[in-house]
Amino acid sequence: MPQLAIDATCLPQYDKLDRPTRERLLAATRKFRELPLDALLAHPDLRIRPLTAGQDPRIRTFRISDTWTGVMLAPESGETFLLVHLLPRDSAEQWAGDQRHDVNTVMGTLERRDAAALGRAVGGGDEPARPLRAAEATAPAPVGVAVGRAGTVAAPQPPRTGAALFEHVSDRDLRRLGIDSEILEFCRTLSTAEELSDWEPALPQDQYEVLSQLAEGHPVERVLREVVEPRRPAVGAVAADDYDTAIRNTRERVIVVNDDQEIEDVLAGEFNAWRIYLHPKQRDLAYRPRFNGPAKVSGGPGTGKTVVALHRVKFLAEHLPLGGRVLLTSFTNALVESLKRNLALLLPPELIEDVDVITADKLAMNVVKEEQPDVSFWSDNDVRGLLANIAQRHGLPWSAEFLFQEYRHVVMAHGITTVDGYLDPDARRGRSAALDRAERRDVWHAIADARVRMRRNRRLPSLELHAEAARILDERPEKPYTNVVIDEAQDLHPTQWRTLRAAAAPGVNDLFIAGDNRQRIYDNTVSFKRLGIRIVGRSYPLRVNYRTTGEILAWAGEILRGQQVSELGESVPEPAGSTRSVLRGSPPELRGARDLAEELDALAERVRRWLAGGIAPGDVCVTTRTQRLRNAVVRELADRGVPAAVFQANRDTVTDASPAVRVTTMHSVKGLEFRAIAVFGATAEALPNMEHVTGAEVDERQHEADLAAQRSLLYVACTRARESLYVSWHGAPSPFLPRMAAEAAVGREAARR
Ligand SMILES: Nc1ncnc2c1ncn2[C@@H]1O[C@H](COP(=O)(O)OP(=O)(O)OP(=O)(O)O)[C@@H](O)[C@H]1O
Repeated sequence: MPQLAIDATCLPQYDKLDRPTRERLLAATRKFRELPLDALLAHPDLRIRPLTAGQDPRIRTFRISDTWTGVMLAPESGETFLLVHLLPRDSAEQWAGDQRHDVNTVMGTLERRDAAALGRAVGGGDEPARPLRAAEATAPAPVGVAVGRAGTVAAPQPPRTGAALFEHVSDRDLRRLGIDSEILEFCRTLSTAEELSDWEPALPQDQYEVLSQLAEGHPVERVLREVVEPRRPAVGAVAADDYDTAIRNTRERVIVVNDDQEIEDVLAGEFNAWRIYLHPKQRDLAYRPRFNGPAKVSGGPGTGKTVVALHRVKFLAEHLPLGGRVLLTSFTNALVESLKRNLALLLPPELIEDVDVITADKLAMNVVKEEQPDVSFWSDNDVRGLLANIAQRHGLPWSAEFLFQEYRHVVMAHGITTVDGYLDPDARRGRSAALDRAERRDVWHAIADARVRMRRNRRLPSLELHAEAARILDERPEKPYTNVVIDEAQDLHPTQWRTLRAAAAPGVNDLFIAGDNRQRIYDNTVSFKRLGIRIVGRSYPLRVNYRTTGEILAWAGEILRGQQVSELGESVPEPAGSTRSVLRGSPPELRGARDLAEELDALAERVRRWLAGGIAPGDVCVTTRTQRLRNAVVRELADRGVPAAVFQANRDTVTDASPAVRVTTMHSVKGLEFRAIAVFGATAEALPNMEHVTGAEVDERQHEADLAAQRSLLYVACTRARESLYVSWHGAPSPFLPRMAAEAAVGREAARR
């Protein structure tokens, strides 16, 4: 019986189909499993046809509806059909005619190339060959998913200019890395990394990855180890004509569904692609049997860190010793809820029972309550109030905020418990406000007094709970967890790290840490070394973005331009490297308005266009800097006839079928994603919001750190968008907005008036 596999790069196209077309596509896939091959090929509705002219004799098109066509690969070697694209009827033949699929015999994978464009480039032809991206600039926007690259904060270094891009790599090495003759000839014509990236949509996917790694300056052996070897089948090789095996071995892109129901689930989006296919690097990290200590996965937004963390939990849960438990933790309740939901999709219930998914704060509270059942939670503002009180009583000259910052960033961050510890010259390293010895004593006594009172009253803020929890866990010979997996690690305070470190015995597979310092929106800086978390040699970057289009990612990267991004848990800068996006689309839309009313009108109009374009209301999210503005936007959108509702990440889930556009704060969209994001109110007063920035007079460095956190907040909000990003403001735009673009938008706006 024939079988249909799905090339997952076509899944985002499915989002663009209207409901009747989706149903027709599902009906078509059903025929693939119900009908014998002869009947299928002759089916009058499906109209499976070879191309009249084209690069690949194995490509067939089939009819989904009057306006939509499916493109598939029908290898002669078996009955596995591979659905490769969904396209409007009038562009399907053209696209399909240009493509060719080949088995990469070195990696054992199936790759697709734009054979027509490459043929023109290497074989000559009447038309001069143009890089694909240049061609796209004049052609209508591509309908499908193409593969693209986006710059990150640190723009990729062009390895060499003037010379041939790959002159440092021999033909023999290129062949060992799976580069075939046509691509070998082609890559010898390139001289810059930018040219290579322009050609990406035309190049076979795995070979492009090899070439881009080489272009970044990685040595051949490393590329072999990191790109080629993980793709190879576990046993044997794949012959050039064995398409069936190659399809099955292309786990990164191809979903081969064995169960009938699964195809429908995949297409209906209930079976998220990430559950099935991981990039070989993601798979290697998630399923590696043994890390000899803490391991760290970093990478820009949307690179699948959470996905890897979830798969790691699966691996660890499957290999637990008797009585063992896994902790999966993230920064907020909302993120934990989202992890729980996704874990339930990935793990069978019997394995879920062995996993706790809770925040670090909840863990600390649970541990402390075992010894002090009457302890209750205090907010940071309560602590500020107490410090203000103490300062006033003792006539101290410092503000409550200053004392709180000393408490948080010095005393608690370094785990200082004695006056001598605080007087140590190293203790306040990094603080810019100077204190002489006598002043330090006064500050210490104020903080110590507050801590004694909090403990006496059994009211503990998060920082104290963690200090207690870490102490209790350190004293226990038996740790509560065998393995700890930490997501969104960039925002944790050192006290939280101490609890997590103490929750599992040091050793093999003890901590698995995922995070991205670009997205740090709280002011915590952490040194793993000081916390006894030894990562050396077990730090792995991810570099493929699966969420956001290259256009949006590149623009958002500009928000952080010039900002020093340090490596997670280290004070050294993050190593340079580029992130490429799997998706492509339109650039972000920027809109400066004269006043709030005009900004709201423009937002309503933008949202209406998204909805009219087929994006479901629940896939649209408007973000604001404050809760007050969030509530106002909900009301104002409703007044303008756009259904909108407050979205609270810890109460609502993104999978709820919502008939309303979701409106939430920038802090609440951390870790989430939507097809369309509007960042509303990106004004100079809101970003940065100086109410949440330590005054430079309190501490210069803290002031800078707080500003950086607010900048990251805008970056986080913008990188939640999958397809469309819209940023608006009225009056002066936020200085964090990429300058050129913001000015251009304002200029355009002025010209329109
Ligand atoms: N190998 C993959 N194939 C397809 N989709 C993937 C893959 N890995 C991740 N994704 C998808 O990419 C999106 C981003 O993944 P994820 O949330 O894990 O990234 P992240 O690095 O944790 O992002 P952020 O740091 O921005 O929160 C999700 O929609 C996820 O399902």
